[in-house]
Amino acid sequence: MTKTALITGAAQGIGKAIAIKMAHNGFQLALADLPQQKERAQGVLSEIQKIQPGNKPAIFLPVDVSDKKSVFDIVDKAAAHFGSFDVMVNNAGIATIAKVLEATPEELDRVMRINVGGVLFGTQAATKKFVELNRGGDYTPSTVKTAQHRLTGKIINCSSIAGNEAIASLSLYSASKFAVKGLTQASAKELAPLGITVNAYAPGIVLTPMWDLIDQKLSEITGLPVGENLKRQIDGIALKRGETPEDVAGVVAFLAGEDSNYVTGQAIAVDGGINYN
Ligand SMILES: NC(=O)c1ccc[n+]([C@@H]2O[C@H](COP(=O)([O-])OP(=O)(O)OC[C@H]3O[C@@H](n4cnc5c(N)ncnc54)[C@H](O)[C@@H]3O)[C@@H](O)[C@H]2O)c1
Repeated sequence: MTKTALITGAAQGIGKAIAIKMAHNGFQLALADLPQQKERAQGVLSEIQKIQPGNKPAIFLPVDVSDKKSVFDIVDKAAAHFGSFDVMVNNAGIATIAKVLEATPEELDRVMRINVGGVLFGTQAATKKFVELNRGGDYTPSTVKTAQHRLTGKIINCSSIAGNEAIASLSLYSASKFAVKGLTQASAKELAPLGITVNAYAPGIVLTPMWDLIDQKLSEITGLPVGENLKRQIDGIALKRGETPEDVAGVVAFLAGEDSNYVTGQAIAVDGGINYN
């Protein structure tokens, strides 16, 4: 049976690249993003249609991942549309530039609610669906032994290099990405008895609109010309180039596929070898 995956933040950047890669790998795809991203998402849907003309067409589902109910709704809709649900990619996230001493309660709430809340709600909604569809709603402890031999779903969360070592002026963002790793580890332990694996990917300096924004805001703080902060970050990468969304997508596809069935609770860095000095 064709597997179904839902990817949040899939209208552009890393989420889009993950969608295209997973389309090549044969997944039925639900792309979720903010309602105002509908037009961009339509473009991704058209690309997917060309890659897999034989599959049931991919769909766009508007969502705000910081809203628990809306995340449960899109998981329900994706599963109802495709008749299966197997992989949840909690990719959506935002960057905030805030020095520790200047960070506001509003910025704290916003970044935590989207970057951490989005992962939490996505994990809760996907688990509910995996159990309903793939385990027959059976939570009883007596089945735990067999569950460990039968995977029922995969959850893949987006952390960051900033979740491995915090970046100055990205205090709240870094904290949120450390939190994603914590949630990933706890979820992996709690959900293993249900046959669910939970992993994270930790991208480096990916050349998406997010870094355009970070670079611009950092230059306001550091006084360096626009582009210079990004250049300095790239100079610290062993492979000496900025990361592409496609560089990230391959690792996510591995975590979504069968070759990673015995991997859980991990945050896999895909950063070209960042030098933290
Ligand atoms: N770009 C990088 O260098 C980098 C590095 C490490 C980690 N990441 C992480 O990768 C993920 C994707 O980032 P990107 O670089 O593709 O950024 P991006 O800004 O290009 O794309 C993010 C997508 O998420 C969507 N989104 C934002 N808030 C949302 C919400 N509340 N509900 C639903 N969708 C929402 C946006 O509309 C957008 O389509 C993020 O979690 C980000 O933190 C990015």
